[in-house]
Amino acid sequence: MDASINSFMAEVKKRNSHQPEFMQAVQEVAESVIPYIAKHKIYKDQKILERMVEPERLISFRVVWYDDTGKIHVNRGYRVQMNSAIGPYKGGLRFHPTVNASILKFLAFEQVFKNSLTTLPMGGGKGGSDFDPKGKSDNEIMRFCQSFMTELCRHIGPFTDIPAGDIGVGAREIGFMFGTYKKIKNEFTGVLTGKGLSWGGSKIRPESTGYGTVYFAQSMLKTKNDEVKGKTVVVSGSGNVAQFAAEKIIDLGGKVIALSDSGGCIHDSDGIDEKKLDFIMNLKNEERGRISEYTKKYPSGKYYKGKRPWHIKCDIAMPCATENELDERDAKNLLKNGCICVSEGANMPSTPGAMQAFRKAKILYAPGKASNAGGVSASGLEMTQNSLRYSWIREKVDDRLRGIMENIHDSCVKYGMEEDGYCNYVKGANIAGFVKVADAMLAQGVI
Ligand SMILES: NC(=O)C1=CN([C@@H]2O[C@H](COP(=O)(O)OP(=O)(O)OC[C@H]3O[C@@H](n4cnc5c(N)ncnc54)[C@H](OP(=O)(O)O)[C@@H]3O)[C@@H](O)[C@H]2O)C=CC1
Ligand SMILES: O=C(O)CCC(=O)C(=O)O
Repeated sequence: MDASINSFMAEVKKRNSHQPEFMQAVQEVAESVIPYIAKHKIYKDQKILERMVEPERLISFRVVWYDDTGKIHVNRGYRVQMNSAIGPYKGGLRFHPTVNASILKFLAFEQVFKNSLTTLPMGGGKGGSDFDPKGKSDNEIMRFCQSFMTELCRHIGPFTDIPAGDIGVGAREIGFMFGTYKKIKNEFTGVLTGKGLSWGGSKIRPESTGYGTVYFAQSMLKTKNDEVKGKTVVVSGSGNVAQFAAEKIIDLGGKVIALSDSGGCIHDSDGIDEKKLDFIMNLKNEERGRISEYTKKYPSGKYYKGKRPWHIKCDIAMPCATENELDERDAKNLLKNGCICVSEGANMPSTPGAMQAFRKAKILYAPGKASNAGGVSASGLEMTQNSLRYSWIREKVDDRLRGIMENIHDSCVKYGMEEDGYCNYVKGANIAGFVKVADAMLAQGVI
């Protein structure tokens, strides 16, 4: 590896060696961006990348709440305000027991590049808590969200930092947090995105990450004169992103044959059609049940306890659950089974070994920061509508989303096309995302 990448990473490691996910995200960007910086000396002289890996601010706070039996619980809340060069901090909140500073710094760092790729004026941030929403009552969730926002509200605002959802944070949690913010600040502003449609939300925001990931796959396939129609697709996860990725695939004539959750995966070789997907959406969003329950309702489905779905033969793979959920062995399995396209709905779902295997095989492979940018793009459109005090129709938001995803695809091609005609979407996304933020940082001086 390039000596300048090694020496850069050695410096990053001195401060962050105990944060493996953050180091992994930085390493991937450094490998793409440092060779580019070598040809554009101003970025090197002004230490732009060195500045970008240090959060502008990292807030950590205590969150105390009562459960339904009256017992007191203490959790830790965070907001990582990574980079505000091109706009206010923007990025989701994650409630999951694995949340820590490393996970949130990696997510916030990715968000900076992703938000830049959207072409909308949004900086990058991420936050959340090690709170586990699983098995909690609605009242417990509400009390937790109220306590979390009681502190977070001091650090955010519609012109400062605008959080949204992520793992464990959906419409219900956004509602409880918005209510608390409004009460404390006595103002009705677009301080969160992913709001309900009757109180400032945007049409298509719930669908946008999943739909966008499929739109990105469509753009990649188009470069090979190919399409989603008729393709067999394996999707991991069964939450917000996975559900709407599956919905769009079905809509475009693809066949979704697998979904998963943290307990295991289901394989239905007959295909998960609209009706079966409705069952899954109700199971996950209303009943808050487990994906294993699918097989009781649909015996055509097989459940693989504790397994990820990457052993299942498919044309297209869409990892839509979590980071590092697809390793080198999984990637080799997918390749061996003829997979031609991987479009990531999750953030950093493929390990470095898996990414390398995809690139080596020269299949169509899109990193999450490009292919899942539809979610934050629709959030940006929600902010625009809030500023206008107006609400666009579904078709208009969907058209904009589609246009943004096509643009992101083209930016990746611009910076990622290699001499042999292979498009390295990872390199393309990293450089395209970097340039816009770097130029804004140069213009704003050494601060
Ligand atoms: N929501 C959004 O708009 C955006 C989300 N993303 C990314 O997409 C991914 C999914 O987010 P989202 O759908 O919103 O979250 P949800 O909470 O709605 O769903 C998450 C899904 O992933 C599964 N999952 C979570 N952790 C693990 C794990 N350790 N191993 C296996 N499965 C796991 C969950 O299973 P279980 O229910 O068992 O926990 C669930 O099926 C994340 O990487 C997120 O950062 C990216 C861009 C925007
Ligand atoms: O909509 C947003 O602001 C953030 C979405 C998000 O968290 C992500 O893109 O990973």
